Amino acid sequence: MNEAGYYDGSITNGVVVMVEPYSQHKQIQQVVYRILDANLDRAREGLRIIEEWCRFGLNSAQLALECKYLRQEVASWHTEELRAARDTAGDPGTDLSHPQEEQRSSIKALLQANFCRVEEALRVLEEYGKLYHPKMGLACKQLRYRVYTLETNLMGYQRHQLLWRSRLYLVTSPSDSLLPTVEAALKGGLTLVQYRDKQADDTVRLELATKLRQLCHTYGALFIINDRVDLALAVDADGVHLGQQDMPIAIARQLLGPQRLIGRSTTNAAEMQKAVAEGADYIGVGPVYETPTKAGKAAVGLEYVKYAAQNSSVPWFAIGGIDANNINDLIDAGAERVAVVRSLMQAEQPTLVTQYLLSQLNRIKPEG
Ligand SMILES: Cc1ncc(COP(=O)(O)OP(=O)(O)O)c(N)n1
Ligand SMILES: Cc1ncsc1CCOP(=O)(O)O
Ligand SMILES: [Mg+2]
Repeated sequence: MNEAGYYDGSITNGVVVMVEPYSQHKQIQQVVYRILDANLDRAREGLRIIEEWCRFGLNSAQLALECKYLRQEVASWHTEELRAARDTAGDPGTDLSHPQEEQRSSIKALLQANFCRVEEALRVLEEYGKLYHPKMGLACKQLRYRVYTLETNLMGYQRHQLLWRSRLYLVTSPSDSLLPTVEAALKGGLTLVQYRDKQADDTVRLELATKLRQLCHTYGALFIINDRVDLALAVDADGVHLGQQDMPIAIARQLLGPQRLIGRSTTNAAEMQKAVAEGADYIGVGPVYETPTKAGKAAVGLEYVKYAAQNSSVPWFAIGGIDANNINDLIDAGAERVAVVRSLMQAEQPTLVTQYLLSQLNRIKPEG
């Protein structure tokens, strides 16, 4: 304190604060402590919510452990003096909640909201922490970057897990009842949808793909775009499906990053091996039978299905002319996953057809 009664020292060693009356300094210090205390709690709570999903939802010890380490590091900054500054009764923010917090449309939305919460809290800690301890700002910045990495890894892991679990893949065709049909199939347990429309204008594609993505994510299903990497990015889809004449996988991967899914159509062993070597996350195997949906494209037959069953190291979907009548021939040839267009898009009861196809596919023992 100087002669005029002003404090010109620091809150703690090394951190100089503006010159201000001692009593005012104490008040500000209290406010800073309360901000730090509240945000340390927020960050830890958010991490705990994410950790529970990693542990029980994804069964990922690695992701759960990273959450735990992050929580412990956040906790190491939560000193007694910060806790002592807590004044829950006097905090006008305790009753404030946004309507969006009262409801979450999906696990994805819940996770995103909590990542957001943790990242915001860490940003606050980074700034106000500089007033508390010389190392706190930098430590919280580094924690924030680790949380970003965790978010990317978790979302990617989640997508891959769901892809491996998916046995039925709906590839859509243009329809006046596109959304109700897809929703009916989702109600039947479908977990993988591709938006495919070779004719529509981009404005229509953008609108429908956005709606489909929302719908799929509400049901916890993956949403893939056919052919178009730009559209996949624009609507925040889970990935893209590329044929032999579409964009090379390497370029798509550069644009989409490591966490989104890339599928590749294949008609023979050489195309399969190339697709896998190039980093495809899954492959299409077909057309198994000739189909009006892909008129003029030669059928590959069950031989290639048998080859895929023996040789594919990534999930693969038999496609082309598959329906409730021949699904068991596919299963007998070794198919564990199938993709269909007409069987669902033209079904009178897509929910029932989905349930039937899945019931047949689920009779197969999971691998490994
Ligand atoms: C799952 C799945 N497999 C194959 C295809 C066909 O892709 P492609 O050969 O590029 O033909 P188009 O679908 O673009 O006409 C697919 N879309 N999905
Ligand atoms: C897009 C595509 N690629 C290979 S076969 C096919 C269409 C399959 O459609 P359907 O299930 O109606 O036979
Ligand atoms: Mg294509």
